Amino acid sequence: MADGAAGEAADLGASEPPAAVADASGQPTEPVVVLIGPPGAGKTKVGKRVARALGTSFTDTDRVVVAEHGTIADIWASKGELHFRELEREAVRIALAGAGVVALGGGAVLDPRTQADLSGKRVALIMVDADAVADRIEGDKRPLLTGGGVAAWSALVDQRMPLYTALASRTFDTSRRKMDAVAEEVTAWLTDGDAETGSSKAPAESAPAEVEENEAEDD
Ligand SMILES: Nc1ncnc2c1ncn2[C@@H]1O[C@H](COP(=O)(O)OP(=O)(O)OP(=O)(O)O)[C@@H](O)[C@H]1O
Ligand SMILES: O=C(O)C1=C[C@@H](O)[C@@H](O)[C@H](O)C1
Ligand SMILES: [Mg+2]
Repeated sequence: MADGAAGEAADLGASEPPAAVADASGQPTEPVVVLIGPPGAGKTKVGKRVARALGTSFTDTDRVVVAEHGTIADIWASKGELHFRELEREAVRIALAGAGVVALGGGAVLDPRTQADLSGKRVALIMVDADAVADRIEGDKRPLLTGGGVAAWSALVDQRMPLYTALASRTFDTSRRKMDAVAEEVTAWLTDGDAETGSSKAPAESAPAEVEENEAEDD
């Protein structure tokens, strides 16, 4: 569970992923990792890559809600945030009772039931800083950010950061790293428990934020 100090290299170095839980036949009975973090951090993009690398399934709770109920913006506009949160909670409950890689919507961790469900699981906080997120959220349709831009994003992150760090086993920063590299680090952490990879510290030679021109929306 939490080291409470995600972002501090020393503490991150000490964190090992909790052991995977499997049944008698070796089948996983919980997600291999759960990705949490603010909008635009890269949970969906990184999660897909980690699942691909591990040869397992990928579940994104935002996408589950959208597939079952329509766009988040529409749900939010027609029935309000509380209704969206209940739909989200149901998607999260089912995803966390399953296997594979699971990415949660940015605000899913606000629900105390989800906080309880995350206890003892491998939780990776996917983070980004305000400078790097600006381009990613430009013209964003996420209801909480519409019109508010980076200021709204920063206010939301300031408010949630204690919760994110308390729930996370480890933090991975996507601000100035290629997503493939971040995904490799998450995968290495899960498979090797490698303390030197998965650090939230960007390496000295870190590349500028990746521009993914030819990537499919979904990828
Ligand atoms: N390392 C990165 N470098 C550059 N752009 C990135 C990086 N990670 C994500 N992005 C871009 O940021 C946007 C948001 O990424 P993604 O949808 O994976 O975030 P998310 O954490 O799942 O957000 P949400 O909580 O809203 O679902 C995408 O347009 C993606 O291409
Ligand atoms: O941070 C949030 O509260 C949200 C993040 C997105 O992933 C969506 O779940 C929705 O836009 C709400
Ligand atoms: Mg996402």
